[in-house]
This record gives sequence, C-alpha cells and structure tokens, in this order.
Amino acid sequence: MNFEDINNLQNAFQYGVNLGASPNVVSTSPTQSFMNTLPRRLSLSKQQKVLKPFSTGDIKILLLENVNETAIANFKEQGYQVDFHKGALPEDELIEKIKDVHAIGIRSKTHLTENVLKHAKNLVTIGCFCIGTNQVDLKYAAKKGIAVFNSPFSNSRSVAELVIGEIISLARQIGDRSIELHTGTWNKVSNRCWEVRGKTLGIIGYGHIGSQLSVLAEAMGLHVIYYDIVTIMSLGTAKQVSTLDELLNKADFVSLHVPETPETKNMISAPQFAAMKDGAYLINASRGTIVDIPSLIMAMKAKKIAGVALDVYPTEPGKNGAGTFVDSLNSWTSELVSLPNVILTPHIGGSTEEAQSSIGIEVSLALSKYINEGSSVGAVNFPEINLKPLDLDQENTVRVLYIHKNIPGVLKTVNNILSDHNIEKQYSDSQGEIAYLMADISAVNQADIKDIYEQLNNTEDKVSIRLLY
Ligand SMILES: NC(=O)c1ccc[n+]([C@@H]2O[C@H](COP(=O)([O-])OP(=O)(O)OC[C@H]3O[C@@H](n4cnc5c(N)ncnc54)[C@H](O)[C@@H]3O)[C@@H](O)[C@H]2O)c1
Ligand SMILES: O=C(O)CC[C@@H](O)C(=O)O
Repeated sequence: MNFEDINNLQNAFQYGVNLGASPNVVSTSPTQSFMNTLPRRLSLSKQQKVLKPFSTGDIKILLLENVNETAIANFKEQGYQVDFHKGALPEDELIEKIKDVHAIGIRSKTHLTENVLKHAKNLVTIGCFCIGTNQVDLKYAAKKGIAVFNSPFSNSRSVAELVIGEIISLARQIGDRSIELHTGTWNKVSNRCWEVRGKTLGIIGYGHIGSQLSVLAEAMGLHVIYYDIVTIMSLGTAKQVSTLDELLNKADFVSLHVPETPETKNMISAPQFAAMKDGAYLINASRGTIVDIPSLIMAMKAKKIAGVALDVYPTEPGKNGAGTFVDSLNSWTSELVSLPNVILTPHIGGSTEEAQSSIGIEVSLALSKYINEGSSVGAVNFPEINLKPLDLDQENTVRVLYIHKNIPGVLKTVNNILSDHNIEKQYSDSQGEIAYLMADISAVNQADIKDIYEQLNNTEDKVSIRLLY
C-alpha cells in the first residue's frame, strides 16, 4: 500500500465510526431489550474524534453462516461494504472471497486454516460470532497480524437451557415417544422412565456453560458434581470432584462442556463408558470430537448407556438441507440414528434469537473498534491493548498501530522513527511471537504521516502497520 492509496481511502469513510449511533437492533424479549442497550453503553462520546481507517480499499466485510442481522446493521452503519452469505462456503470459494476482504465473520462451520488464511492479503481481523474459536488457526492468524475476536458467553445460557430440556427428555424417553406418535404408534409406557429429582448430574468443564447448567439443574432437585482441570468455586451445593473417573462413577447424567483441545479429543471413549454407571445418560453440546461415537454406539447396544443427546458431531454439514446428515459425512450415522433414546440436534445449542442478536452486536462492535481505533481488547490470539479514543481537538494527532515480531530491539527502532514527533501516549504488549504497539503522535502534518508510514513500513520486523488520523 502506498501513501496515495491511503489518501484515496478517506472518502470511503465519510459515514464515520461513531459506534453510538442508532443500532437498528431487533428487540423481542426483556432480556433482549437489556442487551439492546449494549451499543449505547459502549458508545463513543460525541466529543471524540472520528479516526479514518486506512486500507488498500474500502473496508470489506465477508459475513458467512447467517451471522445475525444486528451485525450487518452495525457494519453498514460504519460505512463498510458487507458481503453476506447464509451458509459456509466450500474451501475454494472461501479462498477466492477472502483474498481482498478486511474482516470476516464466521460461526462454527468455516475453517480458517493456514491454507485459507495465507490467501488473505488484506485481512485485519476475524470475528467468530460464537464461543468456540477452534475452527480458526489462531497461531497462524496472529503470525499474520490478524486479531481474532469471539463472544465468550452470549450463548451460554441458551446452551444450558437446551441441556436441561435434554436431561428430562432422555429420562422420559420423549424423543422416541414423539417419533412413534409422528408415525401413528401409541406407546404409553413407564418402564425405565424416571424423574430427575434426586439424581446426580456430572458436569465436565465448569466454565460459563457448565456453571449455568449447575444452577439450573439444582433448581430441579438434581445433585451436581463437576470435574474441571482447574479448581473452580462451586455454585450452590455443587461439588468439584478430583478425577474424571470419580465423576463418571457417580453421575446418572454426564454433560460435556469442555473446549476442543488435543487433551479433550475422544475424552469420552470405551474406558470412560465402562467407568459410567449402568443406565447412565450422556449429553454432548460442546464439540463433536470429544466423544468417540463408535464406542458410544457399542456402549448403547450393550445397554450400558440408556440414552444420549448430541448437538455436535466430528464432521458437520456446511449448510442446512435434506440429505446432509448421512453416512458419507460420518460413517456411523445410520447406525446411530437406528438406536433408541438418541436425541440428535443440528448444533443449535446457541441458536436462540436472544443469543444470536447479542453475539451479533458484541462481535461487530469488537471488530469495528479494532478496525477504527485499533483496540484489541477481547482478542483471543493477540495482545490486548487499548488507548482512549482521541478527542476532537487533537486534530493533528496520528494513531500508529504497529504489529511486529516479539524480538528484542524492535521498540528501539520504532521509537527512533517516532522520536522526531511528540509521542503523547504509547502502549505495547506481547503474546507469544507477536507484539502490538499503539501510539498517539501529535503535531503531525500530512507529509509527516507519509514519512512515518514509509519508515515504519520498511522496518525489518514489522508484521503489519496501520495509521489512523
Ligand atoms: N452446542 C453449541 O451450540 C455450543 C455453544 C457454545 C459453546 N459450545 C462449546 O462449549 C464449550 C464450552 O463452552 P464454555 O463457554 O462453557 O467454555 P469455558 O471456557 O467457559 O469453560 C470450559 C471449561 O472447561 C475446562 N476444561 C478445559 N479442558 C478441560 C479438560 N481437559 N478437562 C476438564 N475440564 C477442562 C476449563 O477449565 C473451563 O472451566 C465451548 O468451547 C464450545 O466448544 C457449544
Ligand atoms: O453458532 C455456531 O455455529 C456455534 C455455536 C457454538 O458451538 C459456539 O461455539 O458458540
């Protein structure tokens, strides 16, 4: 990018970046109306200076997987160009599209691997409009200077509520009774149908979702035990157990709420099914790789496990539609669907109006703040830094956003370049191989901007650079 490109961009941002402007949020419930105040609560003051972002073209945002309309509205309000798609894209199309966008918004189906990201020439930031970020190569993204944001808890309650519904549905075999009646069969039975009161729920992973579930489950009279790799304060009368086996030995219902990591891959497999109580139930609304499904099928056929609810799968279809959940996707599909008391949902744990609308607002604000101001607060792969927005009277102040390799001597080089000017504020932090410096430089004229840009751009250890003014 040369300086002329930079100047040509300014008109593209004539709509400014005031995040406080009306958000066009859809309101559907009391919870929602609280969440709808989020943009106002996070808004920039009217007295703040509107910074003009630079890039090689207008800011282009690619939104996949039916990201909520609240995000589209927020991005459009920034003046960005939004390319919206309901589903995920096949890899070749994704590679074509990602080549010239500055930001991409995805959910769980789009895999932003090194192979995809290496084609992203202008990508500044990635928004995961969900909790999980395992679908993104976070390390490679950081190496390329791309900040990744997510929504750490906006759909936690929705998942916990789904699991509560599934606990009762499994205990009462509701899925099977419903399928039977749909096909004309009246089957009024009580055999092996239970109340949940007094039973034990074992929660694996006591984070945002696991702890919400704990509170809801106790309200229904379940005893709660949980296993986590860190010691976590229990809510209510729940008790942390020290081993996974102890939890599996004691729980009537086991619910998984751990992230996808190398340690959690096939965390529940044949030995763990063997350790579970006879007739126990399993619920997985975390990630599909955590349960070894062929072992689950064996445990169910042996009547060791009385029922299972799955919301996530090792491989999931990229789009909605008939004929997508079949053996060619996961070889065991037809065997699994033929078993009794198996509740299967299409990764809808976080799919409620409330959650999706909140996530849309939260992640689009984080991306806009990063694009417009450089604030990386909330980034999951990147040093989190922020400087307060510039005031209107700071007319000749330039904000330098400099991402560089985390090696000795870089700051000395950068500060040598900046030393002819007044560095009003500077904030720098590092995470792993990457470091990020934000600096506000005052008394800078147009020619100085060009000079600062070119000098910084020529530094050896630069990963990427943006100047805002
Ligand atoms: N089905 C859905 O639609 C849906 C929606 C949201 C989240 N999720 C999934 O649920 C997972 C959990 O979400 P969360 O917000 O509660 O995450 P979280 O980070 O708040 O909590 C995860 C907990 O798991 C623990 N943990 C990590 N590794 C562990 C291990 N090996 N053994 C035991 N405990 C371990 C952590 O210490 C933490 O307490 C997410 O990572 C995501 O994959 C699914
Ligand atoms: O909305 C999605 O696709 C993902 C939901 C969930 O798995 C998450 O990680 O938040």
